[in-house]
Amino acid sequence: MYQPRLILASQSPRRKDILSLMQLPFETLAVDTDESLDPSLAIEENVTSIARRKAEAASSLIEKTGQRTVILAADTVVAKGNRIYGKPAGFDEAFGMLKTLQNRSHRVYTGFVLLSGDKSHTECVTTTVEFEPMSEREITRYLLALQPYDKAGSYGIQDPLMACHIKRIEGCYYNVVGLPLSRVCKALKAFL
Ligand SMILES: Cc1cn([C@H]2C[C@H](O)[C@@H](COP(=O)(O)OP(=O)(O)OP(=O)(O)O)O2)c(=O)[nH]c1=O
Repeated sequence: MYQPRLILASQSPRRKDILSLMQLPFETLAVDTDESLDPSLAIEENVTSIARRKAEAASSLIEKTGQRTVILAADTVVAKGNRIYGKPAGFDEAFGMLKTLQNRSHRVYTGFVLLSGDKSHTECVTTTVEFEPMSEREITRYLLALQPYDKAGSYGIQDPLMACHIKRIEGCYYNVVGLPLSRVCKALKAFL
């Protein structure tokens, strides 16, 4: 059966692990893209436009052969009210983010784009997460142990030390880790 070349435009080991769950062959391509947020845009539009930039950057790097390519790229942010949290610069910013994420639920947004020639699919998926409140000591212990500075909102729901502080999630778990698997599977069917 003819299979297009599937390329995950990402350097995130988590996205690679999640896409591997589909048991489809794919390659990864790390791209360096401007991930700055545009305050005039809604959160959904911000994450989908960053994902599109990642997909387009990958498209420009790929050597064109006769084989059809399908590029998948995504971007994840955490938001509470109108505040958006990307990756922290270091311990102090991460500590502040985790303090503000206590005591009420927040949302995790992942925008993803599939790109193949002129055809594309753009979608944003949201998951609500609520923490079991963490003391300042627990936050410090978590940050020093896991250093989650490469993660939006300064946490990894998949980290063992964080998992015990997750009270509730509503929506797709994989979306929080960076790729909303069931929605990506569904959208991919139209491309493969
Ligand atoms: C909230 C949360 C985020 N994350 C991760 C998912 C994303 O990898 C990261 C957000 O940063 P992104 O900029 O979305 O992704 P990235 O820089 O890791 O990878 P790339 O742009 O190359 O695809 O935060 C978790 O792993 N667990 C979590 O619980």
